[in-house]
Amino acid sequence: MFVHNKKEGHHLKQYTIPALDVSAGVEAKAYVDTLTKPIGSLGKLEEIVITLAEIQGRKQPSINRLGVLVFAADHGIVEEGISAFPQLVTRQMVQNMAVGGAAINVFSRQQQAEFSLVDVGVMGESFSAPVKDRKIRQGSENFLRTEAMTQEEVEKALEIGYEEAMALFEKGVDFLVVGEVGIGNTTTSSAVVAAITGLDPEELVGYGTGISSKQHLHKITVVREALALHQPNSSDGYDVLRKVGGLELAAMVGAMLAAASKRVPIILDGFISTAAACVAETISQGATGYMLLGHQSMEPGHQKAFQYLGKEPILSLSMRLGEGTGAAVAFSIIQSAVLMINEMATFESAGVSGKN
Ligand SMILES: Cc1cc2ncn([C@H]3O[C@H](COP(=O)(O)O)[C@@H](O)[C@H]3O)c2cc1C
Ligand SMILES: O=C(O)c1cccnc1
Repeated sequence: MFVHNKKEGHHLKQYTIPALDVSAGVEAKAYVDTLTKPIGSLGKLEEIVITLAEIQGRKQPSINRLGVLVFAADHGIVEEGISAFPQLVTRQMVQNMAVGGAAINVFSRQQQAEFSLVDVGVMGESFSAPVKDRKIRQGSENFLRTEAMTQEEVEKALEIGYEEAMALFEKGVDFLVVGEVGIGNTTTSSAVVAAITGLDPEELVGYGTGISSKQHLHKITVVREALALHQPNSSDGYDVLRKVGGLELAAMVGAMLAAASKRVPIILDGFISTAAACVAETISQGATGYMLLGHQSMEPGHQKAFQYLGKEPILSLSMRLGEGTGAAVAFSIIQSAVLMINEMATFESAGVSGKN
């Protein structure tokens, strides 16, 4: 569906999110209470399965296949010295992921996931297969000087994210992790989350890949000055992405909106992923209802961002990598929850006596 966007004078794609199926959640809860265990004794596993029932619209949620969709892009803001690693590492990590050597490859294999790696904006030449070449441009602009990208580029990135997620759904994927790689993207995510939540960058900016405390102070200043320069509109995700976003972040938003529109559960990962979720919610309200939070990252802004979204992490393993790794690891727990509701006996079927 397309609607007229008065400000830009053209048609902006509308991503329609269905309402959660609250009654399926109620049915799931009632059924979980008939299983052979004291009521509530499987704790968060019970909460997870009820949320999945609401998302999928059925009492007994199921999982066919996990998809892990990773977007890669570079960030002009690296010119400001905000990362511990050189920009070239984005490219090198894409090559590493293409041959299966990154952490996300390991966990994707463990989960028998369908893995897809998409270049939407890495510096340099296009990659060959299995990397999908959907390069929009080579890196975003340095947003301390100028807007990160154009409105057209933001829309294109969202559409690519949407299409790449849909391509996975056509292959039987019905559960999604949206990951990323892009040196500098914790700075970009800090700016995006600060723009949307209104929180002070000081509360959000962390050490990313491992910068010094001096660099950390500088990183806070960079984010603060960028926000003062652009004054993004907190309720307009397109405006935020255009001014202080990143190409992979925008593609992640598109993939998340595709999943939510198809009632496919999304497992959020760390700071970058949760920043994308914040943007998705401003574009299509209700999108975050389709998201579970895999883990709590060590990046301080992550906690602020997921609290803003009203989410609670499944795991807390002191991870701070990104790529989708925390989400992929959390998938095991989600599988346990789904097996529980599908395979446990009820008090009645097993002939077990209920509570006195
Ligand atoms: C070898 C390596 C592998 C990674 N995999 C994910 N990231 C993560 O770290 C980067 C963001 O941190 P910052 O904002 O400090 O640059 C992104 O590439 C993110 O995916 C990595 C970083 C490195 C160095
Ligand atoms: O939380 C994350 O996703 C994260 C943290 C540090 C570096 N890259 C990603």
